[in-house]
Amino acid sequence: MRILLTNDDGIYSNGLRAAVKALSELGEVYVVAPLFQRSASGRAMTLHRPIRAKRVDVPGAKIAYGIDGTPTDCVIFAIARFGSFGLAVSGINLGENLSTEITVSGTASAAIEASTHGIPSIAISLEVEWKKTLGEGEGVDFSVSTHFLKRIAGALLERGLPEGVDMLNVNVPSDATEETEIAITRLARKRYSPTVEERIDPKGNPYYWIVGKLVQDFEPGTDAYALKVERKVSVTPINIDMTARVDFEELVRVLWV
Ligand SMILES: Nc1nc2c(ncn2[C@@H]2O[C@H](COP(=O)(O)O)[C@@H](O)[C@H]2O)c(=O)[nH]1
Repeated sequence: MRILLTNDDGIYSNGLRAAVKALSELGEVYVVAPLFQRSASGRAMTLHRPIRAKRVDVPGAKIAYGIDGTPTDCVIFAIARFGSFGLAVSGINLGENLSTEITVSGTASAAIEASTHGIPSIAISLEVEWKKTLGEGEGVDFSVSTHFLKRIAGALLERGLPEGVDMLNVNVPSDATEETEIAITRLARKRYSPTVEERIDPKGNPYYWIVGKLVQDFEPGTDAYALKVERKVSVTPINIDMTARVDFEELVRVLWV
């Protein structure tokens, strides 16, 4: 079975190398991942300049390419270059990816891209302290998240995803053990209230940072509640059909009356 592996922390991330270890016991792992950190790149696609690809040595992978593009570019490149896959995995990400804001996440967006090509997909993220989210995972223990990745990926390869589920968004608590319970959850509405902070540069001109204040109220049944309150492994089934479930007649009345 051929498995596509990408991420958004970059091909040199220890989280990706831990994922290779888990997945190589399940099939042939094809790695196509960004050459550089692409956190919060969402589903950006590089359409207005060429992208470059270079072979990279990733132990345990059948083949590995580093791309000077986004996680979504990597998925497109992999499918164009190697054909389809039995499973696509994005991660193991440094930092959780919760709520409807997974559309900000390069990790989750790569898995969503793969699922639009009909490939069952998993995005997996490990809760780590904020300062560890932008490195290559130095000193981070991926052993438990590797255990859950292998368990969930093995289940999907054996039994497939249920009808109507295109992707699983998995979040592992930083203090999880192999015995930690899995909770099937829905996406929380929000995790951040982003705003802008103004600074002044040495020439006296203003510049701005987008900063996100964390939303701390957690609703039971959501991914944020399972991870942050119950300290469980959160598995959220994602359907990429974003059409709202609404009485269309009602919408017609809203729009035309
Ligand atoms: N909507 C916002 N999301 C934010 C903010 N600050 C951080 N984030 C989260 O970052 C991750 C990036 O995911 P990755 O997989 O690309 O590393 C994502 O989960 C976002 O929720 C913020 O201010 N606003």
